[in-house]
Amino acid sequence: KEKVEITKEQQALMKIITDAYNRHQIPQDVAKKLLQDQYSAEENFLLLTEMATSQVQVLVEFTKNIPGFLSLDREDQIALLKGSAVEAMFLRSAQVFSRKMPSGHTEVLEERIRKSGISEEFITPMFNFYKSIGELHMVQEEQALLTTVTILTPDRPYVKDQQAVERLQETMLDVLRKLCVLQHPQEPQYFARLLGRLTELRTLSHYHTEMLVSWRMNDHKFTPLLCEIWDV
Ligand SMILES: O=C(NC1CCCCC1)[C@H](C1CCCCC1)n1c(-c2ccc(-c3ccccc3)s2)nc2ccccc21
Repeated sequence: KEKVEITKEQQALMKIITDAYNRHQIPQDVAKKLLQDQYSAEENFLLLTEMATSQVQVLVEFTKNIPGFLSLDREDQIALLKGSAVEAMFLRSAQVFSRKMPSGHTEVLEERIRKSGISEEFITPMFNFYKSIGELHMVQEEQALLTTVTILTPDRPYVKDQQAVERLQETMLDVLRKLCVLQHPQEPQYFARLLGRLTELRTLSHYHTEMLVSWRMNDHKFTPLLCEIWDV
């Protein structure tokens, strides 16, 4: 049984990424807002666009702290951000949803999201994903590294130097793999399960345009940044 050990460099890398991930969170807590009041479909849609716009901005700031990201070709940096923004949003939403809350709060939050205006057909796959993320009980380092691995996906549209992105992603995957073994020694398959969630995440994110245009209201308004990111 080989001894898994995180090197000093990997420890430093993990600290940089986790600190940046915790630093770059959107200010107001959307879960608290949703728990406070019941909003109309229009108000919820506006809340989503506000949350999403500020989340893209903090995602850009977060990526600047990923060692090696700023050394990538500038157009590839943009392609990686554009290609991962929706997945990062659903991943963050899943983590917000799975946070430990006082008893009964998660049920209220789920109800508010079910009634927010999202079309019925997307609710089940979305909550299946949220619950599968919740079951993993990720530590914050795993959450930060999983988001980093998602951003550093080499086969996003328009990425020119895929090898450079692959090298960076492999560096992060190696740290994440060791962390999973050390954090979940009783579950050797944990790392594989974690990566399996990225497949579910990509599938869920494929529906994001339909989710938005089918929001139960007329005249969906988007910010210019979201028109860029959401293909609407
Ligand atoms: O605010 C939100 N998410 C923030 C995004 C940025 C990062 C922090 C979280 C929304 C709210 C849902 C209810 C109505 C208001 C908006 N939200 C969702 C989403 C459902 C559908 C979503 C989507 C994304 C892109 C495209 C098409 C659809 S996100 N799941 C949540 C789980 C827990 C707490 C909030 C959650």
